[in-house]
Amino acid sequence: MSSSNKPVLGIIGGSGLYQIDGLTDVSWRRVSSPFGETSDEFCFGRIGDQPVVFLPRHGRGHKIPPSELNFRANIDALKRSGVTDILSVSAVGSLREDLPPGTFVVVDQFVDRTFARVKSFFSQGLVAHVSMAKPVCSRLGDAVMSACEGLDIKVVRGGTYLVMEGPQFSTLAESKLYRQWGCDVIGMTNMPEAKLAREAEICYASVSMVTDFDCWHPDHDAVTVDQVVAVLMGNAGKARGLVKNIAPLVSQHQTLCHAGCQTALEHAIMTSPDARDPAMVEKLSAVAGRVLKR
Ligand SMILES: CSC[C@H]1O[C@H](OP(=O)(O)O)[C@H](O)[C@@H]1O
Ligand SMILES: Nc1ncnc2[nH]cnc12
Repeated sequence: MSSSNKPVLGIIGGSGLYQIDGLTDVSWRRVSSPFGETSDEFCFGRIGDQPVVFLPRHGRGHKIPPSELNFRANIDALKRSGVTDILSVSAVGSLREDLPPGTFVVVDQFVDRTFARVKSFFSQGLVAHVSMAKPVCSRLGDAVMSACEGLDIKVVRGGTYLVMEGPQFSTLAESKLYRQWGCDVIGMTNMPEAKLAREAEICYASVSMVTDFDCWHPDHDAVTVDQVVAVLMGNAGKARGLVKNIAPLVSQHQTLCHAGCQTALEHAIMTSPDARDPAMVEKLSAVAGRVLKR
């Protein structure tokens, strides 16, 4: 296996981040995937010398709700576009007093409470099990932390993101329960996105931008979209600064990720070569081509 790597930075922009500044050679193009339609066209460009591919997660104009996102098409098409590293930018509610609105949390764990989403590229005819013990990339996380230096951002490294199905916000009982579980922030989108990025051997880091205190906080009213959007307007500018700073740092990632994200399928495929469904093998040519072609 070659240990060299030509980094391509993928950015999945969440609520409030539907485009990014400072890209040159910009072109919006549709990338087709055997898993169906992506959320929108991808925005291809460069920041300095670094190739960048941007996808607004909910589509421009925010048309697709969390449960209807085609996560598999998005990740497969990013892989087909050569993306090696995904920076996910998300709006979240805070489950902790000391993570007030405006804080950026570089989360490192997830509790996946979603139940109405397809969560794997693999299925009958091609079975695989990847590790999700460490669901985000530490090398990309280091780059996020460095990129925040010099920007006026309160950033916290580490935290557990509870992924709820939505689209309604939590009940008070749920919000209190998630706090008891030790979760730090809550949102609706990072799963199965992070699982699929791992299956596709793409490094994944999530910057979760706190927009509200969810409903558990005695001094704050129930979450409303108005409130979330108001904080997002402030956060989106900071997120753009972060994106601009992280591109040259990702350019330096010329070797395969030492954390193992880019080799996650190495020992993951269970189905013996003679039992594999050829149609599945073809469908997974981008996601798993590295290990299936041998
Ligand atoms: C607009 S508040 C709820 C909405 O925002 C978050 O989305 P994203 O992670 O794409 O920023 C949250 O998960 C909900 O989908
Ligand atoms: N409180 C909250 N719950 C779920 N998703 C969110 N996105 C932003 N705030 C949120």
